Amino acid sequence: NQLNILLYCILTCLNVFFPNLDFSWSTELEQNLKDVFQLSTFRPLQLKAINLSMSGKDLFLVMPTGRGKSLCYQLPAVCSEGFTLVVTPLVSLMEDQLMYLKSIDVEAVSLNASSSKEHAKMVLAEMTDSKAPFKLLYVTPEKIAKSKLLMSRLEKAYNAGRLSRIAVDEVHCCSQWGHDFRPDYKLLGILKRQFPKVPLLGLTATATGSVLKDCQKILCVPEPITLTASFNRTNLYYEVRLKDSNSDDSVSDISALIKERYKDQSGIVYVFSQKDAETVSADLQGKGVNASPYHANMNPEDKSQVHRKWATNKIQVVVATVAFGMGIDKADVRFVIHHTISKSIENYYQESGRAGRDDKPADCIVYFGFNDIFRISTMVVMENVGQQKLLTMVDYCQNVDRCRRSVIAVHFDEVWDDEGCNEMCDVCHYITVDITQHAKDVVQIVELAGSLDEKLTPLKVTEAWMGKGPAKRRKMIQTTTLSRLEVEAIITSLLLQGYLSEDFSFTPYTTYFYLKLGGKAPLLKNQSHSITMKMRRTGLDANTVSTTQQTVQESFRQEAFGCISRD
Ligand SMILES: Nc1ncnc2c1ncn2[C@H]1C[C@H](O)[C@@H](COP(=O)(O)OP(=O)(O)OP(=O)(O)O)O1
Repeated sequence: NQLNILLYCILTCLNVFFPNLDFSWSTELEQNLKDVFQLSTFRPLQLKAINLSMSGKDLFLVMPTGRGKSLCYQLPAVCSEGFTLVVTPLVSLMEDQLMYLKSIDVEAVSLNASSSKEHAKMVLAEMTDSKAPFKLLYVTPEKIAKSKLLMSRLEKAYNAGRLSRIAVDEVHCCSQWGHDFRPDYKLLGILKRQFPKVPLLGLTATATGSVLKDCQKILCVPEPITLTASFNRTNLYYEVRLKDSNSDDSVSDISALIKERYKDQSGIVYVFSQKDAETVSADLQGKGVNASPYHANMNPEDKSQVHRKWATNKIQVVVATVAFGMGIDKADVRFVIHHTISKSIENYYQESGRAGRDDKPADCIVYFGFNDIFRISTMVVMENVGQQKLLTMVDYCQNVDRCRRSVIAVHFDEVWDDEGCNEMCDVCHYITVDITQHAKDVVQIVELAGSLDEKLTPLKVTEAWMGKGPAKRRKMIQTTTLSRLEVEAIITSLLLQGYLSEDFSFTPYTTYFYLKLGGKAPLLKNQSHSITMKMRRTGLDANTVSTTQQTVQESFRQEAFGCISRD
């Protein structure tokens, strides 16, 4: 008997690592892939994940958005006895999946807060009925947490051998360290504790190693296998454009891009707030772009109408907050433009990743503005590690010395070298500038304010340095002739490098962001200490860098700095 088990394990391992070898279920899988799902081949890692799950292993599958995670539990569900329990965070996601499964004749049902009593009764009864036709049961985590009746039915189904698999979609929602923590996910450990023999499949597009470790603990999965597909979306071109807070012409820039570079092509413009969704959309419409707003505060019919019209190319561009997210599955999105930076790299990767799902080239452009940093900063002030994550996004935008892909890769514990980028990002050539004297000037302004018992917002520091403060104060500091954009870039760099740091202050109505001296500020007293910063490249071709940027960058290069070296 032990020999049999050993042989079984060896064969399983062989088959897992050589997914072409035949399992007892392989023929049926292939058949259903073609006949039911109408797909001809598996995408990378799909077959491996399915074989592991079919052999009863617990598995975390980390795969970029749109690469086909759902097939990894839908196909096994069709090829197994009983049903698969799928935990999904949003009812809209659930409905999309049910619609899709219905269209390919796979029986699936759902239970959520809006299910009618009759429907719930029927589903609960069918769970233990061996003749029940459904292969997938979709539930929200709230249902698991709150419905004792559901748990008792699941237990009966488990004892009758009808609960074949558990899939936890968006599994990163379990962890507070993930970007989308949902309290009810914390209670899902009950599933593995009550049904230890049922294989669990956790799916996510965004979890880092530490988030997955946390999910493993929360879900009580003893030793899951983790499969991670590469996150390098080689068809996506990454670019950062500067937003001038003095005269923000980003909307004109965006409308020019849409009308010229992306003429008749589908895309998304992400904005910071519901108000921005309305105003940016109206501005774009005013400039002749076929755009519509989308945000959480719209009524459900309007939202689904915008979504439907966009999906069928009746609207070219959706100007949306992040509420336009989960469940967006349009293959031919050619551009995702961020009018304002995302609150973390993980969020940015996910949002921009809605471009190019059909594997054809698509652009991901973010507009980076100095003031936006502080708008978002006060928004995420209550979040664990919110500031830290925001600064990684700022670093991505401010960064000009590493390929954008390599900056993203770090966040997914991957290494993508410049070759993996294949010049599909705007950072290729750069210049290094010495900002030591500038840093001393800025630090002196902040120091002076401190000695006068004053606090300075980033705006006040900017203006003081540019000589716009009170006349008396101007005499006490070294002002600059640099442009506002240059001044903002240097202050941001000093914040990122630790010469300045953030100092929050709360009032009953709002949260203020002030600048104070950072841990590295004292180093500037040392004569031999120098600081450099890299500067974004000047336009290699007129198509990739806007006119405003070229002018600013030229002046930045020629006038601002005595010491310029080219790498
Ligand atoms: N093997 C395949 N061959 C061709 N298309 C496939 C294959 N597998 C899946 N797809 C298609 C089906 C969908 O239209 C699209 C995205 O699949 P889906 O399962 O929704 O992605 P996902 O779950 O990884 O994305 P998200 O993270 O956005 O939910 O890919």
